[in-house]
Amino acid sequence: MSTKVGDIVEEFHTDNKMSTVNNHHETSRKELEDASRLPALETAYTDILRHLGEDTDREGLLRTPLRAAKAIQFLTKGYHETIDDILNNAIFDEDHDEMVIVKDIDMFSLCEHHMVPFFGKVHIGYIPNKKVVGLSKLARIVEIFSRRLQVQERLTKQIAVGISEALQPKGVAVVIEAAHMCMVMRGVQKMNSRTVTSAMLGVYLEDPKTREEFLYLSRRT
Ligand SMILES: Nc1nc2c(ncn2[C@@H]2O[C@H](COP(=O)(O)OP(=O)(O)OP(=O)(O)O)[C@@H](O)[C@H]2O)c(=O)[nH]1
Ligand SMILES: [Zn+2]
Repeated sequence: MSTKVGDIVEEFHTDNKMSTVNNHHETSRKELEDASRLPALETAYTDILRHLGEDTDREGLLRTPLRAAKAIQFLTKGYHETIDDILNNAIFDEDHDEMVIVKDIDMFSLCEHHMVPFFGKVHIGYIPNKKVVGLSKLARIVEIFSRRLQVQERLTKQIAVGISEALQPKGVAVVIEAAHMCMVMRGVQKMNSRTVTSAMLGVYLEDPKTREEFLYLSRRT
C-alpha cells in the first residue's frame, strides 16, 4: 500500500510543476484538490494499518486514516506553493549592501527514502543588491521546500537558488544542520548524528572571507 501513497505524493509533484502563481483562486484550488484526494489517501492508510496487522475498527484507530491523510497533506504542502505566491510584494528597494543573516530557522521535512522526518535548523545569509526581502519571507521559503519529500542536499540548494532568483542578490549562503530519524530510530540507529549541508552562491562562493564571516556569525549563539 505504500506504493499507493507514493503514487499520490508523486501526483502532488506533477501538480506542483503545473501550479501557477499567487491569487485567492489558487488557495481555494489547493483546498479543493486536497479535499478531493483525502478519500484515496484515507483508504491507503486504512490498507497500511491492515497490512500492519491492526484492527482498523478498534476505537482508537477509527479516525486515524483520515487524520494521517490530513497530516501527510500538511507535511507535503510545499508541492503546491511557489516563491512568487509567498513573496507578496515584500521585496523592498534599499541601499543596504552588507550581509543579512537569519539563523536558527526551524525546519521539518520528510526524507524521501523512508518518508520519516528529518529536522533541524536553517541559517540563511545574503548580500543585497539594492533589494531586501521581508525577513519572514526567508522562513516561508524554507517552508515551501522543506514541506516535501526531500534529501537535505537538494533542500539546501533549492532554498539558496530560490532566494537568488527572487532577489538577484550579490550572494546567498544556506547552511542546514539536521537530525535524520531514519538514522536515529531505525537503520544504523545513531542517536546523536547530525548532518550539515551548505550551498554558497555568488560572493559567498567566490570570496572566502565573506563565506567565513557568514559561517562565524551563523554559528554564534
Ligand atoms: N545523501 C542523503 N542521504 C540520505 C538523506 N536522507 C536519508 N538518506 C540516506 O539514504 C540512504 C538509503 O540507502 P538504502 O541502502 O537504499 O536504504 P536502507 O537499506 O534503508 O539504508 P539504511 O538507512 O542504511 O538502513 C541511507 O543511507 C540514508 O541514510 C539525505 O537527506 N541525504
Ligand atoms: Zn531516510
